[in-house]
Amino acid sequence: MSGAVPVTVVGGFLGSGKTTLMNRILAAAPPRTAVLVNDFGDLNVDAGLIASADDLTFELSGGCICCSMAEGIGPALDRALASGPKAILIEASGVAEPRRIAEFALLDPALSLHLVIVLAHAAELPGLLDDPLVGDTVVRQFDGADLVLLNHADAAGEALVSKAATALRRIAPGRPVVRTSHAALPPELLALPGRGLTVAPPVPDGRHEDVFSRSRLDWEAPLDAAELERALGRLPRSLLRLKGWVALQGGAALLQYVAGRWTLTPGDAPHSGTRLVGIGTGPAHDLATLLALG
Ligand SMILES: Nc1nc2c(ncn2[C@@H]2O[C@H](COP(=O)(O)OP(=O)(O)OP(=O)(O)O)[C@@H](O)[C@H]2O)c(=O)[nH]1
Repeated sequence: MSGAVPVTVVGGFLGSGKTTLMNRILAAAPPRTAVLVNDFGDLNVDAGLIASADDLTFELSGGCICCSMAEGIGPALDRALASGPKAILIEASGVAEPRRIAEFALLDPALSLHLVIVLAHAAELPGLLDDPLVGDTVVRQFDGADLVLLNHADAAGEALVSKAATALRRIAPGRPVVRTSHAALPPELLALPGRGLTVAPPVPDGRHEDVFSRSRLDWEAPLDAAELERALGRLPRSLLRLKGWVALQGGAALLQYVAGRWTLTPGDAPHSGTRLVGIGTGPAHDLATLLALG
């Protein structure tokens, strides 16, 4: 439909590089690009890290828009549309199936689906696919992809990158796969035509909340950096992602923890104290205990 607002969906498992890619796309996006950010955690860390020039960022936290939020993707898209955007860019949560989000753009005549981009973490993908708890979710995340980024290629090593590329040929057959570091996508690929996704029958399985749990830490006293790093090195594999701002004795730092690797980057936190969200499998994690606080 002419005048329909083009929608781009960015998906991929926890920590694969979606927010990093969102910022790259936004840097070259037309004015009045609305941004919709779904964070599975209770605290929307990503929305604060997205550099949107216009004040058109819509946050959806504390669940997955593709299956379990009371205010799901439909109402959120309506709110974004009401702001009169030229384009809409959606960051799916790290457990969402991007196809289910993209289908809303197919069904709403005010929207036109432009592209579904799904990222894979080159070092993590093979292990995730073998994981009985999360493997199915990860496979389905590639179902609607027009374009796949094999990201974190810098940190993975050639053997793992090749292994992940082989797996992607199986789970995302026929899709262009681009190896990237820090989601540095050649901009011309954003003009790729989509594959003409059609609406699929509903998937009969449960909600992502049945598999993934979220946890949160609010802690006021400053943390000791060395003790924090020691605790991060001992976190269980079931804690897949941990992110947010930590108050260290020397100042604030942004913690980005993905499957056993982390960075702590000093910066200006938007709040005082430590505010972290964790996402994992099984019961919610007690972050204060895991981080040896108290
Ligand atoms: N070494 C390396 N780090 C990366 C790359 N891409 C992203 N990162 C870092 O990995 C961490 C997670 O990246 P994000 O862009 O936040 O990942 P995400 O998919 O949005 O994470 P969730 O929304 O929590 O699922 C951040 O510290 C990024 O700076 C990459 O290609 N190489």
